[in-house]
Amino acid sequence: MIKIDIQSKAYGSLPVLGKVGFDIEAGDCVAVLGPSGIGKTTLLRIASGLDTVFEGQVSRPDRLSMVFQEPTLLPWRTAGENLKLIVGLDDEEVDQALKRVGLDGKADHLPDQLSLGQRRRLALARAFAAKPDFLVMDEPYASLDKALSGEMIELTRDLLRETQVATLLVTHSEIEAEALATRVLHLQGHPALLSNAPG
Ligand SMILES: Nc1ncnc2c1ncn2[C@@H]1O[C@H](COP(=O)(O)OP(=O)(O)OP(=O)(O)O)[C@@H](O)[C@H]1O
Repeated sequence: MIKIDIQSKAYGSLPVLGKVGFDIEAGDCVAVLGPSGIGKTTLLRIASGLDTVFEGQVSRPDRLSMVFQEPTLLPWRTAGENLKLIVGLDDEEVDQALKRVGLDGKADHLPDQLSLGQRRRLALARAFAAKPDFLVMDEPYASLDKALSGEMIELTRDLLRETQVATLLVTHSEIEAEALATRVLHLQGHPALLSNAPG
């Protein structure tokens, strides 16, 4: 369904990725692990079409949702409007989507009136409400404490199981990768290549 076939990627004279290729099918969650600066975000930007300057080919469906480390919400719009305006849900669908992520009754709250954990739940609700065929997550729970990241991982795992959306997750966290991924890939070296062994 999603085919990533990168031959090489450089920023100017800095080679970042070598030959990196893998497929993601519906129901798969592929986690890419690797140290800081190895090229994880670069790979994710290429996979999602944000970066088209590379050697190789990527095929992906049009319906794509992204979840970033910082929840990207419209701060001047309520939780409900963040779902309505961006994804086009009606009132009833908004209520259901908020309930699914534990935000019942919060439709009229502005993002500022939500806790960080609640904002992340809203960002997650929005990503899934778009009914994507491809979900891309970049360090989605990096700055959260252990309890909150545990809760978010559990919620994400349930949503992935329910929707079976093909997912690419880029993370530093082995715990996140183990909990969510059906397959874990490691990037290593300069330029980076995939290896299936940790390190
Ligand atoms: N727009 C850019 N222009 C030039 N160099 C860049 C650009 N973006 C990233 N790089 C370089 O490419 C390399 C890989 O960066 P990338 O952000 O993909 O790493 P990462 O594995 O996601 O790191 P982190 O885990 O710290 O977010 C780094 O050396 C970085 O400095």
